[in-house]
Parts: sequence; C-alpha cells; structure tokens
Amino acid sequence: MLLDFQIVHYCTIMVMSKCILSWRMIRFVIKPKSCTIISPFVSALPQCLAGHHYISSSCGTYREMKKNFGYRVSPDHRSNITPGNRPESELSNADNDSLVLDDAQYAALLHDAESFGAGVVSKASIKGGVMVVLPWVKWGPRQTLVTCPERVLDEAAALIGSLDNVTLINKSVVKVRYISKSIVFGPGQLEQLKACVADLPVLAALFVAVDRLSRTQIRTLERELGVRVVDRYWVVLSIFHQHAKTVEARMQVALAELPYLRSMTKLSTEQSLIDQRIRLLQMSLNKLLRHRMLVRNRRKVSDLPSVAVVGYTNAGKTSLISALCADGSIQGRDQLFATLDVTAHGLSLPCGVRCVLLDTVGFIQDLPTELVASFNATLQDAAQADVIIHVRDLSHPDRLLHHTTVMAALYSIDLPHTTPIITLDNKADLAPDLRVSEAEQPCTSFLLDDKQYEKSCRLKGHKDAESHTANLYLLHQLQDHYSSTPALAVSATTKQGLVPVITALEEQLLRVTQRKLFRMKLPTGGPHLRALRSVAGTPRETPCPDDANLCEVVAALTEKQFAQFKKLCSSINSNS
Ligand SMILES: Nc1nc2c(ncn2[C@@H]2O[C@H](COP(=O)(O)OP(=O)(O)OP(=O)(O)O)[C@@H](O)[C@H]2O)c(=O)[nH]1
Ligand SMILES: [Mg+2]
Repeated sequence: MLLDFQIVHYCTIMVMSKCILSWRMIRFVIKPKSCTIISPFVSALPQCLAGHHYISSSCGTYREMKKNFGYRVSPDHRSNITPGNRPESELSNADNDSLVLDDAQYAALLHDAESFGAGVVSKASIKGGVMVVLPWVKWGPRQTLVTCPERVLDEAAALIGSLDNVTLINKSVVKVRYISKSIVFGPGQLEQLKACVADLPVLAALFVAVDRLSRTQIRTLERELGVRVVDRYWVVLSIFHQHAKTVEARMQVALAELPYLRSMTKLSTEQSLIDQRIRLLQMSLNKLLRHRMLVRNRRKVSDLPSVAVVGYTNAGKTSLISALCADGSIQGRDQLFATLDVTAHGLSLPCGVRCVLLDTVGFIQDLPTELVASFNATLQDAAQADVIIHVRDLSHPDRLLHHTTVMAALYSIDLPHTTPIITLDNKADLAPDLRVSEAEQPCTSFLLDDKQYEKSCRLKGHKDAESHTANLYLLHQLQDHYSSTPALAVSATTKQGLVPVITALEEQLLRVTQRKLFRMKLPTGGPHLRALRSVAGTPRETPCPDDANLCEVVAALTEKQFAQFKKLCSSINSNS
C-alpha cells in the first residue's frame, strides 16, 4: 500500500490534468501498479419515481424497484419498502421495452452469475489474531512524501478492524530499501519478524500491508515464518465479501477474486477451470452492463437527475446522505467499506426539483487494477451522474492523499469535465479551525478540460529529475491542487453547514438540467396550480400573506415544461 513514485506521478498527472487520456491509455503510458476503486454506482432511475420522496423506502415493491432501477436495493432497506402507487400506464411502458431484462431473466442472470463466481476468498477466511507489518520504502523513486508510515499503518489496521472475527494483535513498520519480486524483507528483518511471530502463539495470519504480494513472496514468507501470509488485496476482498449483500455486488467481488485465485495456483487444470468461470461471469456482467445502459437511457428521458456521492472510504458519505434526506434509517458505520451495495435516496430540493442521491462504495488508495476492472459495470453509472458530491474527511491527517486518490479515480472513469463537483469537507465538528473561512467561497469545481490537460503535460520532464526533488515537486503540486479546490465545511453529525450544500446542489442541478426558477402567484387549489403540478411535479407552494385565495409558487421548469404549462394555462383561460 505504498504510495510510490509511480503512483504519485500517476495521481499528479491525473489531478493536474487528464481528460483526453482514457483509463486504458493511462495504464499503457505510465503503467500504474495499482489504483483506486470506485464501486457500484447506479443511476438508473425510472420516471415513475418522480412523485416519491424517499426512493429507498417508498417507491414501490421490491420487485418493481429491481426491474426499474436495474439493480437491487440493499437488503437493509427491503423491510422499508412499501407498495407504491405507480400508475399502470408507466408500468406497461417500462415492460414493453423488450431489450431490458425482465424480472425472470434478471433473476436467472444473477443466479447463474452467483454460481460462476461462488466465493473463493471466503473459503479461506481467517479467524483470530492478525499482525500487520508495513514494509516502507524509505528512499528512492518509490518513496512517497504524501503520507507517512504511521498513517499508512493505521489504515492497514483499520482494514483489519473492518473484518469480522479478526482481531489486531500487533502492528509495525519495517523500513526497507526496495521490494523485489521474490523478497520483501532483508535477512535481518526476517529474523526479527520470526522472533515476533514466535512470541504470538495465537497468531492466525500475518498481513503484509502492500497492495499485492506475488505467489513466490507469499510462499517464501510462509515458509520462513510458519504462519499464513496475506496481502492488502486479499484483506480488501475479504471485507468486500463480508459486506456485499446484493448479488450484483457479490458478482463483482467474485470477478475480482477469481484472477487473484488464479495467480495463486500453479495447477493448469485449476487455472483453466477458473478461466472458464471468469468468462461466464464476465458474460453475465456484460449482460448486466447492457441492461444498465438501457435503464440509464430510460432515466435520461424521465428527467430525474442523479447525484453521485463519492469519497474516500469512511469519509461520511452515508452519514451525509442521511443528514441531507433527514432519514434516520440510513446509518453510517465506523468501518472501511461499510457501504458496498449502492442505494438511491430521493431528495426534494427547496425549488421543487427532485433528485436522487446515490450512496456509493468508498475509494481507497493503491488497489490493483483487476479490482477496479471488475466494478466496471457500475463504474460507468458514476460517470453518468449529473452532479458529483465529493465528501472529504476534514479531520483526517491524510486528507491530501485521500483527495488525490478520489480525484484520480474520478478521472479514471472518464467523468465528463463538464460534470460539476461539489466538494465538502465533512467532520468539520472534529476540526473546527480548518477551512471555516472558506465556507463563503464558490464551492464547485470541474475536471480539467483537454486544453488544460495539454498545458499541464509539462510534468513529463520530471521523470528524469532527481527522484527526491521530483517527489517534492509532485507533493507541492498535490498540495496546490488540494488547497485550490473550493470546499464547503459541513458536519453530517451536527448538521452544521447543510444549507449551503443544498443551495449549491440546487444551483448546479438547475444549471445542468437547464431549468429556470419561476415565481408566480396562483389561485389556491385551482386548475392553474394543478396544471403546474402536472408538468413540474411538486412545486414549492406557500400561502400568500396578503391574499388568502392565492399561493406563492416557486417552480423549476425546463423550457419545454414552461411551454407545456403556458399551453395548459391558455386552454384553461379560454374554457373559463
Ligand atoms: N464527528 C463526526 N463523525 C462523522 C461525521 N460524518 C460521519 N461521521 C462518522 O464517520 C464514520 C463513517 O461514516 P459513514 O457515513 O459510514 O462513512 P462512509 O463514507 O459512508 O464510509 P464507507 O461506506 O465505509 O465508505 C461513522 O462512524 C460516522 O458516525 C461528522 O460530520 N462528524
Ligand atoms: Mg457508506
């Protein structure tokens, strides 16, 4: 989990630039050893939900949701789902779309996919005490200045803390000069580790906190130390296993597991069996991808904007959604990757526009590309969101690294540079002195466009530079980017700073959906008001203080909706 030079270089290129490079091109050009995972994003939202406030709890039966959203709601939310009141006409419209999988096809797909990708890591799960060792490269191009070993070690320990049935019994940093393909620690360090392991008789496994260990490295360490050795990829996969509730999430985890298992076996029969399972699983996922795309297109027609809430794991995404939607049933948890199944939550903005907040899986630094690739089906949904809310943990000492990781992940999914990103510094209650003065600043940023990218390509020269100087230079670039990104200070716990967030969200949604705010006075309960409701959902209505028969209405309308409303009004006027 070292943020080595390559990664820093990669992140910086991403942060300072990007957009004309696709993810594949970036991999080709700079060969990052690892990257960041963003996970199930869903933006498939049906028109029929426009009249509901909380999508996760009141948008129809579970079956209907699955059919119309293109994904399942988290099981935690199932009990909250009550029969909805979708008009029949909308149901049949949706069902007529023969390209979208129907309920039975969808269930069959998920059933097959689940059996192709039946848990692998879970079979070899560990129970008991775990010791964490972080090999830290102290000098050279692989050195990182963005974070420090203690903080990286803390994150590794937090990963262990997020696993059920496992307890952390020891953690330490071992400074190394380099990590070779077969050797992680030098002979002296290995001897020290042996002594340490011998002193811990209850030890179930040793977690070597690097993103990925080779089969040879694992074998050598296990032989020398006499204890099971796992790497960061394995630990994250195990957390995913334990936290993934829906079949879709499990499918994607399985797709990440199988190549891992393949790399750990030498037997060709086992390898070909795994290859076959990967192919079948990939086919199922491709079908799911196509299905999602169709449902997403349908959503575009439905005019219900989506907002992807993204951020580093444990930054407070779920808690923020809970605070914004005032929904106590959504609970954040102090665990890494607590959210692994995407859920959608309806939010009514003061202007009357409804949008959907998508709670997503957190990002984390240094995860191998296979894990990212396996989540491709849902990554694409993130790129389609109308607005991104980036939640940062202001109280975290590694906030610069977290910010970089998330930005790199957003670039990697080819997020259009026109998509507004509202950055929030959450947990401001824990760090009251930071960023407070910046609350008044504009709070939206965008990814850089192609021209800006080209301009920033001067970074090329730094490959040749002295590694430490280059690392320092890159660190400064990252710091500049971090501090120049406008952000709003909030606290999901104390609800401080939520009003500016709503205002910023409203402003961006009106802009991206090309709506304008109209204020008018209409007769209370009259046909004009009904006409407005029929085109604009639920506009904001308040009784008029100077006339009891009128109400003041604020509605956000597109040009098309406004023309419709005008037409309806003229026919009402001509009839009366
Ligand atoms: N003090 C404080 N704690 C917060 C705040 N927001 C979230 N937390 C806590 O931070 C922890 C993580 O919150 P979550 O909402 O689960 O974070 P997340 O980003 O959804 O995490 P993952 O789903 O695991 O990626 C929980 O213990 C929350 O109670 C905040 O504003 N202030
Ligand atoms: Mg969460």
